[in-house]
Amino acid sequence: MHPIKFGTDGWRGLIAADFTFERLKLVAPVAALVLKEVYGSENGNNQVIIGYDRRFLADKFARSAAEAVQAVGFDVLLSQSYAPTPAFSWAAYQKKALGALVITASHNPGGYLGLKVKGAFGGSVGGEVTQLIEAKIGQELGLATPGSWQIFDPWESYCQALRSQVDMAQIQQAIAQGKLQVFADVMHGAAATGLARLLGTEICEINSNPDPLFDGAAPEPLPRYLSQLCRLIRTQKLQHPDRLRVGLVFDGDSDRIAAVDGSGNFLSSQILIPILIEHLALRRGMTGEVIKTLSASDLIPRLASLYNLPVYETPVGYKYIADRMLTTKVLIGGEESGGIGYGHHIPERDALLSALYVLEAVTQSERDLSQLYENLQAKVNFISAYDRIDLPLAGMEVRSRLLKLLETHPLTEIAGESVLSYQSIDGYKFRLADGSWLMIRFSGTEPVLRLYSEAPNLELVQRNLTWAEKWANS
Ligand SMILES: O=P(O)(O)OC[C@H]1O[C@H](O)[C@H](O)[C@@H](O)[C@@H]1O
Repeated sequence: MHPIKFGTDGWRGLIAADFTFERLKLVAPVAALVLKEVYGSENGNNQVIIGYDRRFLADKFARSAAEAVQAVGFDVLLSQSYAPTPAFSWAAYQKKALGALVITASHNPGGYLGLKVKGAFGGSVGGEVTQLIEAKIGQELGLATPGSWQIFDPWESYCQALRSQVDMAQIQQAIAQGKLQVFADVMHGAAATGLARLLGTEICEINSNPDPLFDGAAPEPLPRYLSQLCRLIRTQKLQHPDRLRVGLVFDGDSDRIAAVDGSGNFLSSQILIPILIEHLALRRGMTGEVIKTLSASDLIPRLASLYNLPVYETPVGYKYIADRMLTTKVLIGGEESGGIGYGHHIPERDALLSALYVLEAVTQSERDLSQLYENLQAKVNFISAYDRIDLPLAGMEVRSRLLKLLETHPLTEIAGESVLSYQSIDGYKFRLADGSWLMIRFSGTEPVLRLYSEAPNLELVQRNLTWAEKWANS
């Protein structure tokens, strides 16, 4: 059994081995007590939100966590159904609760479950808070009078909040008039029914049924899992070539997003973030800082500069973006792995809100997503091709060996190109003479080495990645 440790976002474990009812009953009340210690507020609110996704036994785990939290004196607000993680972050913020405990393993494979801890401000708590939780696990909790118990609907207020940010009527009209076809792959996860609830109309949603095994894959918005959606959109293109089509993809707990264009091509958040920046700045006239993680596209600062928006760069991890949102006026913050959030909402990634903005951008511009992307690349005179590979690690010693190598023998040449400069705030990001970059970084959530590259064309991206793969295996 692995020790209870919080990673990049929450504590995750294999169901029945690491993530058990007994262990959750130990962790949940401690998390609630720490939330009170950190956010226990002036208003004396003693409420803790308990939510869950659609994983195996997630509802039962949530009930069990709720009972343990109530027993140590908290007023429990237990969700009546699964919902996106950001809906629970929203509930914590909107109800002025101490925070939310969400039973979810996000995009991990079906064998996993986990616990994400959200603070009163409506986002993931920082490392200092999860360290406090870890340190207190197993300590005597003392006696308390059990708090109250209420069941709540997490969808209603969340959907209302999202609708208020977007021109819903325009999107609804485009759908009703048959100009826009909306497709969603919810990957059997917590976004299921989300777009229909928001739009008040049926859309073409696939993989809506709960499947704790996720078709033997993982609910992660990566091209290898999305061939069904891409095929479906291609077929529809043949039948209705004149319509606008958008495919939206949500991870297991609906905090990450990706998309598919009207011709069935996958679009990662490296493409969506620039499209969203342009939409918010140009069509909505909004301002504020643009936050990107180190691995996010170079197109982002170029576009930000076109619209006079300041840019701030962080290590990988949405927590860094959320931290910044708490102190600065932020327009948008986005990560390469699909997490995108907005300063005018809560400091949390929210895939459904991003989906609505994507639909709004397509409806208002009457352009396909890929056309929007091509236009904005032309505007800033920068062509971006991007890819990432994840190499499984044979063991932790490989990690130490490669890290040592990078430290002691800084790379001066990559795939025959000289290295102009490098950043090492999170892994190593090398800028090469031909304008491309390669980033070598160990994941903080899984035992893999991530290799990222962006260049003016895919051949150069592949050249950099192949070189890095060989280097890592040498
Ligand atoms: O690359 P990793 O360290 O595995 O992190 C990948 C992702 O993990 C979690 O989902 C975090 O919340 C994200 O912010 C992060 O981007």
